Amino acid sequence: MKNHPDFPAEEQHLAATIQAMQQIIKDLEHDMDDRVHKINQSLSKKDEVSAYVHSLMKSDHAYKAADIAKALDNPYFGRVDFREDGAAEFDQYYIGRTKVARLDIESVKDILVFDWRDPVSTIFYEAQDGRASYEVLGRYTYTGDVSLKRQYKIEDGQLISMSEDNILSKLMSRQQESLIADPFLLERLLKGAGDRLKDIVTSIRSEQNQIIREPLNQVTIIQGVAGSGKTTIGLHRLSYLLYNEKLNPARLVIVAPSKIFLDYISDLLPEIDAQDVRQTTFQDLAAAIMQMEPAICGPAATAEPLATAVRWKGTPDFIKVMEIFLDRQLEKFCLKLKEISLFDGNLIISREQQLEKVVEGASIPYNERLRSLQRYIRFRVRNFIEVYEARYKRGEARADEKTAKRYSAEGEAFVEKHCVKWPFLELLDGYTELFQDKQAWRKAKLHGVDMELLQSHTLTTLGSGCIESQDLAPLCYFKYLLDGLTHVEQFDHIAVDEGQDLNPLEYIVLTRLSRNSSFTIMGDMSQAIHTDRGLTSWQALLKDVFANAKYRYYEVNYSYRSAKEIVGLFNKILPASRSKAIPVYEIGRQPVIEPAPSALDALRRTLAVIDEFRQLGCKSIGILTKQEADSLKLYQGLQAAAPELTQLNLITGSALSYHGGITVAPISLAKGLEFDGVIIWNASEQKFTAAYQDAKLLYVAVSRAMYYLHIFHQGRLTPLLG
Ligand SMILES: Nc1ncnc2c1ncn2[C@@H]1O[C@H](COP(=O)(O)OP(=O)(O)OP(=O)(O)O)[C@@H](O)[C@H]1O
Repeated sequence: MKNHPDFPAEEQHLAATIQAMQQIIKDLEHDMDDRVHKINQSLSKKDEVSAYVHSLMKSDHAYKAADIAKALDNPYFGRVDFREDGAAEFDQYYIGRTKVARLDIESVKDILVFDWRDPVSTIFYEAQDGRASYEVLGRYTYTGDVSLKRQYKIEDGQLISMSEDNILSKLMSRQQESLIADPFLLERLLKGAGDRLKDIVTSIRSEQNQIIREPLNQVTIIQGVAGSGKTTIGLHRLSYLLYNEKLNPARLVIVAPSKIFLDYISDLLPEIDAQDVRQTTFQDLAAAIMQMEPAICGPAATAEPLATAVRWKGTPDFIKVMEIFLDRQLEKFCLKLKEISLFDGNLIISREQQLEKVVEGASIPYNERLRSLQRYIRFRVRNFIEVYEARYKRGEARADEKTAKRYSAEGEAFVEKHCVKWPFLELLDGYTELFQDKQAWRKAKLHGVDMELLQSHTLTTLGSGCIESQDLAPLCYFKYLLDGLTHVEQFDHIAVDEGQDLNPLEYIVLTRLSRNSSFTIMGDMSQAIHTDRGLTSWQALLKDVFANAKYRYYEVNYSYRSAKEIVGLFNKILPASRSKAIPVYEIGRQPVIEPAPSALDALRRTLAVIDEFRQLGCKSIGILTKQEADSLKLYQGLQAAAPELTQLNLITGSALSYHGGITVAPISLAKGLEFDGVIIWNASEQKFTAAYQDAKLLYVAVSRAMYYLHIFHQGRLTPLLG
């Protein structure tokens, strides 16, 4: 919109801002030189505190100058005009990726650009009906009128275009806001899927902004349809928390489903200043807790009733069994405790004194209780010897050197031998014993699980030297009960992506690593495609794990990823009871469903569709199969049939990074990713029955596509698409 009457004024404002920024950089550089001088002066006066303060200021200013220099090409992307209630005039707030402020801030006018995470920026994202408010430090609320919201496209320091929401006049005409009418959002959505997830700082929607700015110390759950921006919002929320709560990034962690997914989000993190946040999978976290690299067994049991029994290991009921088992161990140990009499009966440690040490304290880990008694006994023995030696050295009549030596030898021999047979438990041995303790399982009075089957199955797998993935959370919790978790870090905030795929016990383990039940959990129950793990519902999670925590639950239904034509198709796949996605843009081309008489034919046609997609401008293409074995076969087939095909990649379970280009992948491993165009290799009725489990898988596959979708079926088409 170059012919806007304000365009020249905005051009002038931009030029003036850039000039002011250059001046601020100069001022900062000048101040840094000055600080070097002051550091030297302070050091020469041996005033190390002042030297330290100056050096902190110097490095802070160096960062600031670098940030502002980086923003010179594109200092801001939005403006909002706000008048606080009671104030006479509207103030203009320019919003950018980095705050730009003069060195001495005397009034709000000295802040040339506000950071998108600043409290006031919320007005830019949320102003829709002429009124807005923002909160500072969760205590002060400022409310007022908004007259204007403008968005700018700036490149190389030049204003290219601007678009505007004249809110008051819009209100008057009672025009409904249409998402598609936002040209900046549309432009952003039509950019296509790159190799990695992108930031959305310039186009955060109002409902997303609210989630991003939720308070720190609560459980925030984001349930959203495919492509609704859950991952993106969750990561922007981390950036917001880091900036506003001044958290140490090492104390924030993202728990994601796979290494490939972590790689996929890796470009977004530096864009939003969250590059130092810890990123991990539950398996890696478990390895750190268990202090070992567990060997995970092959594919999970799928046949009933074993599958149900194995899945049960992820329920909180298992904790009951562990606690009963350890109580029984402790009870047996206590029953065997005897009075200790040493040094000719001169030192007595009574049974009661020992018992007290074992049972005191409510949440002391099992091994620590034994260690505490061990330390107590050793202390009493060594203390007796020391006191006796001191007495004989002082020349007391009833103490002599010979006896002191005898006592010392007796004491050391006792200390060495006494605890050798104590039942300290190592993690894996203890876990095995737990499954052998039939009485503990009986005492737990469990329902709905075939205990004997579970015990014999687990003892067999443990005996063969591997651990089922369902054993990881119980082992972590068992470690917590045995030794505590002081050897692993505690986090100020934990973000879980694909949260529907973690089971309740995995969440309970995470709560033991959280300082204050501060979580952001993103997920979609309609994408719960793993039969062997995961949640049954968000309600169950809240009841079983976060019953005492403060929480906020959000549902997001706009799908920003896929064009209307694709959203229309994936909405049909799920049962009517599931939330439907609402599209925000259309592309003007329907998905194609095409029969392929044979695999060879499908391969030939796939190559033609790849070609077509490329001509349509697709940079990333996903070719998705139901099973991993099909992906491998297809990948080899494509390589053989078209050796000239560039950028062809296969994703397997062990993949560490995502390369973009043409990706062949099983649907389960493509979850979370997106592609400009998607080819579904075989959506036959044989592969995808009408069962809910298959519907979820197909829903995931279809919703990976942004613009173009081509579905082949060898044999009759799945009823899910019929
Ligand atoms: N406000 C927005 N402006 C522009 N793009 C957006 C916005 N919100 C989300 N998107 C885009 O929508 C796409 C989907 O986002 P994301 O992958 O975070 O969704 P998701 O809900 O985690 O998806 P899924 O569960 O299907 O994996 C991304 O390309 C993201 O950049």
